[in-house]
Amino acid sequence: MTKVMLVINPSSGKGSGKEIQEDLEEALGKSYDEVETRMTEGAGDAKNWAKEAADDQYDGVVVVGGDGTVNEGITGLAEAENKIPFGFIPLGTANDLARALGINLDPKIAAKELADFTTRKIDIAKINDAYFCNVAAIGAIPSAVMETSSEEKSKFGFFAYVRDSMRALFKDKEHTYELVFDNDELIEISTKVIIVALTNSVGSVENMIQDATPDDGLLHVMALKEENLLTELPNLIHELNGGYISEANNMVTYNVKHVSISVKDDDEAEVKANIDGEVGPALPIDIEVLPSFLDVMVPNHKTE
Ligand SMILES: Nc1ncnc2c1ncn2[C@@H]1O[C@H](COP(=O)(O)OP(=O)(O)OP(=O)(O)O)[C@@H](O)[C@H]1O
Repeated sequence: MTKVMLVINPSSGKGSGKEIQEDLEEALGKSYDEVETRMTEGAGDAKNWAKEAADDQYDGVVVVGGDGTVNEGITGLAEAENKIPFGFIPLGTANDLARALGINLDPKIAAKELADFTTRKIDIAKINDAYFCNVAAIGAIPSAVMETSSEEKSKFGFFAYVRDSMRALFKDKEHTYELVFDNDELIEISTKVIIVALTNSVGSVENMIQDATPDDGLLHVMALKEENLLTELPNLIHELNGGYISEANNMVTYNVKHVSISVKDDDEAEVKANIDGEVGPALPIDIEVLPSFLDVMVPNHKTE
């Protein structure tokens, strides 16, 4: 007798989770004898239930929601004693993990595709006492994105992020940060944004980081050097259109297993990391990759 827990956030993605409930229950019914569906009521439910599913030896947990809900599901599994397969249907704004894994961005199609799946190991990362599966971002731009309200995200989608990021880029002051890589190499950098990513796709830009794959066992650390942002902007836009952002002239990139980051120029500054699009821990932060930690359900057959 196998059973899977299906956790739906009814508030994510303009409430589209409920619309795919039946299709998803039917699809999961092909692999599991029992599908137990739960609707979240607020913050923490997805995390607690994913942990409960693992601890109570369910045979899988599938989460339906935006990046925040997916992060909660993964966090619950990371905190559990047992390991069980994790599936998700993306209803968010950026959906970077889905992009990196080739999970369909149309929730209806993604739900149907889960009728026949295999599991694939992916890396996640631990940041202080929290976890992320896609990206930790530090600086004025991520702060602006954190402040983008849910209503605006629903209304304007990705453009709300772009608008707020642009505002931050030109308005806010940068900090000098100290980064220590793999407890060995140390750099200082003055910047408005540092990104620590696990996959190629960040902020729904799929060509953000060259060669980053979900199971390469590496953290991809990127920072924007800002000697002259206005003259460098065309270069960045060029990379957005064709190449990889990580290869742009004004980007420094490092591939490491561990990084600690602190604010160097202002002891009083409260700089918070944004993890998978939600507010995360304040600096100083310590990030380590947990290689191949999670078994993720990916469809065997993809609809074009
Ligand atoms: N029943 C509910 N009603 C309202 N809010 C809920 C409910 N269940 C969970 N939540 C909240 O939803 C938040 C997570 O939303 P999530 O990020 O998944 O969706 P989103 O905002 O649509 O997506 P994204 O952040 O990717 O744009 C959590 O902070 C949690 O507090």
